[in-house]
Amino acid sequence: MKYEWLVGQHYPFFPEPELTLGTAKHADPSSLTLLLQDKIGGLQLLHQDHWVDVPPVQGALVAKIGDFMLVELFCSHTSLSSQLITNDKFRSVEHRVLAGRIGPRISVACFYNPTTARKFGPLMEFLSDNNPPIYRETHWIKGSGWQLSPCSF
Ligand SMILES: O=C(O)CCC(=O)C(=O)O
Ligand SMILES: [Fe+2]
Repeated sequence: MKYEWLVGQHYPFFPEPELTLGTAKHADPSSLTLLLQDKIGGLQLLHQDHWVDVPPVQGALVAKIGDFMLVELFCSHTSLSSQLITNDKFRSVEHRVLAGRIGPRISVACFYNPTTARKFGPLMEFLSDNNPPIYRETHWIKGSGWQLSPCSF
C-alpha cells in the first residue's frame, strides 16, 4: 500500500514578516512532493547556501524531490528514485516559506510516500567500489516519515 497525503496550507498575512517564517527550513520526508502555489509567492529553495525564490506560475505544479524518493506513480513499473535509493546522487531539496508580506497565501501539496510494506535502500545501480552505500535499508513509517540512517563502515 502507498500513502499519498493532500495537504492544504494557509499562511495568514503577517505585518512583521522579519520576525517569523511561514515554514522553517526542511526537506520533505516524502518520495516526491507536487505543490500548487497561489500568486503570492514566498517559497524558497536552498541552492549552494543561498535562498532562491520559486516564482509562482499560474497553473504550474512545483515538483520537489523528497528524502525517500521512491515513487511508483500511476503504474507500478514506473519508479523515480533519489536520495536514499540513489545513494545521494539526487538529493532532496531544502526549502522554507517566508511569512506573508503581501497578503495571505494558500498552497496545496500532494506528498507521495513509499509503501511501508518493505524496506528500501540504495539500489545496486548506484553502488560501486567507489560509491559504497551511504544509507542502511529502512522502512518508511506512516505518521513519522523516516530517518536517514547512515551506514558506518
Ligand atoms: O507552502 C509551500 O509552498 C510549501 C510548504 C512545504 O514545505 C511543503 O509543502 O512541503
Ligand atoms: Fe516541505
